[in-house]
Amino acid sequence: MAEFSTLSAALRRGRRAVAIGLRRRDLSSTSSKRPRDSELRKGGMAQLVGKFHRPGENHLTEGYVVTDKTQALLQEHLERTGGKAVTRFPPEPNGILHIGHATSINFNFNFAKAHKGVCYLRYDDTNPGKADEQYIRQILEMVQWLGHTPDKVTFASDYFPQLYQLARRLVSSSLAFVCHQPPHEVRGHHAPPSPWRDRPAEESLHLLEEMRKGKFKEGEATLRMKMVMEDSKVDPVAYRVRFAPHPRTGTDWCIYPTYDYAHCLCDSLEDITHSFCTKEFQMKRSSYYWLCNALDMYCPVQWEFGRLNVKHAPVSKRKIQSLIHTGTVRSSPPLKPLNKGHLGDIESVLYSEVSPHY
Ligand SMILES: NC(=O)CC[C@H](N)C(=O)O
Repeated sequence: MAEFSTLSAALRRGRRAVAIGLRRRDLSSTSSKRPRDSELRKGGMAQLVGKFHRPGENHLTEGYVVTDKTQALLQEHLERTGGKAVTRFPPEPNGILHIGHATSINFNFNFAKAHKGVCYLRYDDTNPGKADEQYIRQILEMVQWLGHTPDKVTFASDYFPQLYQLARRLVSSSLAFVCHQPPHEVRGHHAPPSPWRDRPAEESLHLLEEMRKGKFKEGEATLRMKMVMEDSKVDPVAYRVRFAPHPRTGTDWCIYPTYDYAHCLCDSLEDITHSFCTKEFQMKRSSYYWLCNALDMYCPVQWEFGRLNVKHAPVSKRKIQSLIHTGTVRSSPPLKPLNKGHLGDIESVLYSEVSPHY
């Protein structure tokens, strides 16, 4: 039991740990100031109520990008939501959840609850080879075990047809193009500029359709957005060719949207008010805002919080997965360490008879 005390304590402190790690963006100066660390350290959701923008007041948040369409889009968004806070927990169903996810789950659901809003569970299933039914089921169980009931369960794949139509719109406005640079050439931050960047929109539109019909092999064509990301990555990929069957859409598609393309648009389509994510997504914020604005769509506010780390327990899907593959731990419940050490996955906590409630 002692070995889980760190985990259970971390779980009990979940909300507070998230609160301490919260950082409001500091890109530009508009009205809102970020909460002081001393305020955050007092912890608890109650203290945080009122520290974030109110639904519909996205433009008052530091760093939010305002266009001439923003006011009208925010107005329509408020009419659709009735002014409620709308959050989502958006895991990729490619592994078991760890204790870090518990903070994100608690934060998203508790924030919505404290504001009399709603919170969705949205599976970010844009990687066909990796998404798995087993994880889809386990993730819902973990969310329920933590005491939450999603107001809706959705999948990024629910939006594949809409996302494709939006990609066509982006191409028609010359804001995206079909590129044939091989993946190894585009990787990293110093990729040579694409020679296909300025090809006519009609040509890209036709080639995108060819991509969708399966006329290109994997790696032969991508759809790229004409923008520079915060970390200076140029023209991030929006769609790539993958011939792997998808657990929900089967073989309907052979092109799949990337995180950079799909995440903000799914948030927008679901009228998310506060898009909470961990710090490593901060560099994605510029493409998030750029894309919603490029398509004249409602743009949620992205807020980042610090990742929860626990000493002496792996808190990473990838590391936990490799412990399972190397036989260090069993993959079926109870997922307990066979050797010394402990796992940061939520099931380990579940089967150690720790209560999620405090
Ligand atoms: N913005 C986000 O929080 C993205 C989460 C991402 N789908 C993940 O599983 O890590």
